[in-house]
Amino acid sequence: MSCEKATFTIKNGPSFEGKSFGADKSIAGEAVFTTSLVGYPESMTDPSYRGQILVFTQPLIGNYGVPSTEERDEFNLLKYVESPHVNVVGIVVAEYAYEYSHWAAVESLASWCKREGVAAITGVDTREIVQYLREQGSSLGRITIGNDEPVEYVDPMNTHLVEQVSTNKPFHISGKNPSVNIALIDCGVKENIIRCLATRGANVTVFPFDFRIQDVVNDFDGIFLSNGPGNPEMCDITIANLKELLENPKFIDIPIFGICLGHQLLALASGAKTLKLKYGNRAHNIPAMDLTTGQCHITSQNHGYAVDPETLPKDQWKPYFVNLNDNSNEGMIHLTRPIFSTQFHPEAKGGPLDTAILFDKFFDNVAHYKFMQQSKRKLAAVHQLDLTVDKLSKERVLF
Ligand SMILES: NC(=O)CC[C@H](N)C(=O)O
Repeated sequence: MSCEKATFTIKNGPSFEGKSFGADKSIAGEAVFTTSLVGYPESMTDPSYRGQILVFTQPLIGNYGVPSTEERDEFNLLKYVESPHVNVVGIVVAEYAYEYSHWAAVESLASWCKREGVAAITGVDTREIVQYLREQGSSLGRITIGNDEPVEYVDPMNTHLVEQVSTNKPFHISGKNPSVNIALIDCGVKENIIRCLATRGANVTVFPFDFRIQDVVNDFDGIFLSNGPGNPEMCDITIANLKELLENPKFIDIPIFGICLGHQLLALASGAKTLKLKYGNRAHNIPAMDLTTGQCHITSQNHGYAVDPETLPKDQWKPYFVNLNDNSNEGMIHLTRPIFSTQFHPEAKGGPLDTAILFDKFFDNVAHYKFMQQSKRKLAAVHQLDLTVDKLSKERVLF
């Protein structure tokens, strides 16, 4: 293991010198921190982290190695990670565990970072780094390996990151004992979101972020809007499609559920605004209160932007959840239609499963919609009967 010098620098801020344990590649990105205690393989492969340098406040990272990034489950979804590749450009840790041990581990975090071209620095005071990031707010950063020339700072939020992580073509995942068909708009979906739908009995058709979903609504029983990286305002095509979908009276009953970026896009399509938080919320223990019940749930989060609840059109939407740490918006629910969305991650990989019930709520909406659609079709069939008196049977018609 090479122990080359590495330097982590915050733009307009201090530099921290440590050792490199990842790829021999200097990088730049947005520096963000997570206070989650576990789940580095899941976080690093979460497409929402695309282009970011992730600082872990958990001091010891790497001690349980890295599981297979290829093994698949019964739905053909990646079993242990949230997408096929690492999405962060670099990681910053206080102490890298050079020894690892776990039944599912197949390699070390260091070898994974090298293989994936991800810069990694250890031996820096992450407490000081996080204090700085909290005070200065969202900051750009870079990791310089050895005596490399430092690379230019880059702000990934100025790029259309969603088009880098969304599927290029639609694909299909068959659910367990499927009873409903869900269309999923992929802005960088995590594997576990698809799994949460498939295990509950949905066949899931995953569409690219710019697919005209409004053209296929009739083939589905519900629509799901995924998480994803970057500034939600970058997704103008998706927002325009959703706006058409929401404004078409033909689709007034279709259930919709959005998570994180999906929530933000739904809000933008409804005429609300999003804002950038000072430094974002990235953790597995963030309290969010359900405003319809007064119950508090502990939630998994990873976001830098939020919906401004003051801008939600009040004749259609109301805030659904609120963050009990910073009062930021955590979701919205439609006043009359089966549509809701959350800023936090009910699929929680990693994180607590408190809000997995929201998938059940979505499925209740979907089942109801499907039933109503079937009843409407039956009624339409009845109305197509020829009721001309001469043509009607003269006695009871039994099956
Ligand atoms: N996890 C997500 O979907 C993140 C949404 C958005 N990119 C944000 O940072 O706010």
